[in-house]
Amino acid sequence: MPAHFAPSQPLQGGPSPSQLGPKELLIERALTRLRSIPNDLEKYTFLAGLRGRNPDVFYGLVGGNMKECCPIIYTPVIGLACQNWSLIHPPPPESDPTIDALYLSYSDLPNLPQLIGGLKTRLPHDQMQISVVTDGSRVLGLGDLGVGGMGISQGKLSLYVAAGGVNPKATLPIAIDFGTDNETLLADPLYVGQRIRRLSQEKCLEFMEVFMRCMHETFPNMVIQHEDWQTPLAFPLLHKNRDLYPCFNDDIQGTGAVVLAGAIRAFHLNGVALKDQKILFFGAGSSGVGVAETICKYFELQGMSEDEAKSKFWLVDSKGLVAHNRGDTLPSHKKYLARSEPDAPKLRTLKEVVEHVQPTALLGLSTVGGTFTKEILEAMATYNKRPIVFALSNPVAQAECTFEEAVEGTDGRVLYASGSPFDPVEYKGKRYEPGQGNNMYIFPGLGIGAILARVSKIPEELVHASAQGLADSLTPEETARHLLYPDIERIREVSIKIAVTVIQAAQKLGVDRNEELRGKSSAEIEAYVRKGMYHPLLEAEQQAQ
Ligand SMILES: NC(=O)C1=CN([C@@H]2O[C@H](COP(=O)(O)OP(=O)(O)OC[C@H]3O[C@@H](n4cnc5c(N)ncnc54)[C@H](OP(=O)(O)O)[C@@H]3O)[C@@H](O)[C@H]2O)C=CC1
Ligand SMILES: CC(=O)C(=O)O
Ligand SMILES: [Mg+2]
Repeated sequence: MPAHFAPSQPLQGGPSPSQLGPKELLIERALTRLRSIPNDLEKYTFLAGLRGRNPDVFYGLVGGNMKECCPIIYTPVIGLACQNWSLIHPPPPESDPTIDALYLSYSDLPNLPQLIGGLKTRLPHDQMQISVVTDGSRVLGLGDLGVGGMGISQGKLSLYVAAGGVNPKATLPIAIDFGTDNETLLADPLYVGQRIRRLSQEKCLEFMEVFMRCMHETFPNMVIQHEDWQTPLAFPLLHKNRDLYPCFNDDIQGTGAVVLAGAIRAFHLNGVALKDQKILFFGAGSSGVGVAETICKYFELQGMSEDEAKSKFWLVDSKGLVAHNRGDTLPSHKKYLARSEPDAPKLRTLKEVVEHVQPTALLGLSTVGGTFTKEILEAMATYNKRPIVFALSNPVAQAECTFEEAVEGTDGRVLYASGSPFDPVEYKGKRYEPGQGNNMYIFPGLGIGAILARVSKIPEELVHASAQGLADSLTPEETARHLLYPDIERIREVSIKIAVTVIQAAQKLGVDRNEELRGKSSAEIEAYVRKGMYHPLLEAEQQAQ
């Protein structure tokens, strides 16, 4: 554990109060208080309040206790917070100069240049480094939560600070209110967003074009992360902006990278040659397609032809196996990996596709909990010595299967990861540990690397570099335990490793703008990253940023 973080033990049995500095003492008090709160949502509101009142204490607490705090400030409890947003976290008054949360709506379009330009003087830090922007149209696997999506923007930024060492004052969470199609919110007089139906795709993209331009003009070095946009907007936003600005889509690219890193480990552990892997995706939305295309590209980088790489993938959506001969018009994001054989079978259910393909890996990004049934898990165990099963939908109730179900259904042979955390499982006298395949392992490192390299854009190679950095970050001890991902308590160290890999990839591609870092060795870049990070237990004047 890095020395600057708080002890993760409660005060009882830990250092005595006289041994603790003033911040450490506040952290221990907050931790003790947190543990006394019986209800998850109340724990969330306590931590959110602490973040607002005393960021150093909040980040000291979270950074020293990731395993305990992440499930509260992030998935799964953040989902509950987003669902209850109007009650727990109304927007700050217009006059609030600190802007812990920026809400915009379509009616702001004519004034966006002044509104965003004016942020430079209103925000507490004139060098804003990162913003997470959502329209709340697909929050985790919970659907359209309107401006409740603000919880996700704030949650991701909290991890940028705790795991990636970004200065909290340099982060800006944004929720854009384009209306909502959530009937419960539309009927709720207490809903804090506009009770109107979602605007057309054209209007949203029109707004976003001006928004992205104004953000970049105001904060030219800022990295912008698009988060939890529904698939029909997520892909156009990525394609329109990725060559213009330092931005990325976390659900498409961050998830692509984290799952690729876990898959590289799993392909090694299942002992099947890459050319013999057969990967079945249950869910062909922004994240399913984002992950499938990232792994496909990796296969090409490993020497396969494009056609050979594509032949290793099968996608299933709500209509069944995605194939060009299916008879419906496929949306553009599904076309690249749709099965192209003229006689591709018309299979409707996941079970039929599993039996037909006999995959080595089954990955769920469907939003539908419990869909990897006992029968499907047993089938995976029949086809494979070490079946790969990733139940990646969030939060917990949306996971395609639990870790326990996966262990039991495969008689303990599964290589498993989930999007939200599960506890280890005891089965037939043996202890099994799950992996957490969540983009939280990627975006803090990718983001701080992109910020410190001052990239002009984030090409796909940087996303692949972040996956490689993550795959290489396991300790020999974690590797020996057959883990797919490193211990979450080490996430700062992992993010540093990813940041170095990303900076070097940016330099190789010539998209870096930080001349100070050019020609530096890996060790020198790593020292620069460490120095550039925010440390909650240092005093303000000791911080490099
Ligand atoms: N672990 C992680 O780090 C991440 C996890 N996720 C999770 O991935 C999930 C999906 O996100 P996203 O891709 O944006 O969502 P989308 O809604 O865009 O995609 C969902 C996909 O699942 C399909 N689907 C839905 N219901 C069924 C069903 N009953 N049977 C078969 N297929 C079905 C949809 O089919 P159709 O296309 O026909 O509508 C669609 O292809 C979410 O739960 C999210 O939390 C996302 C990002 C990161
Ligand atoms: C983790 C994440 O980004 C999602 O579930 O949408
Ligand atoms: Mg997301």
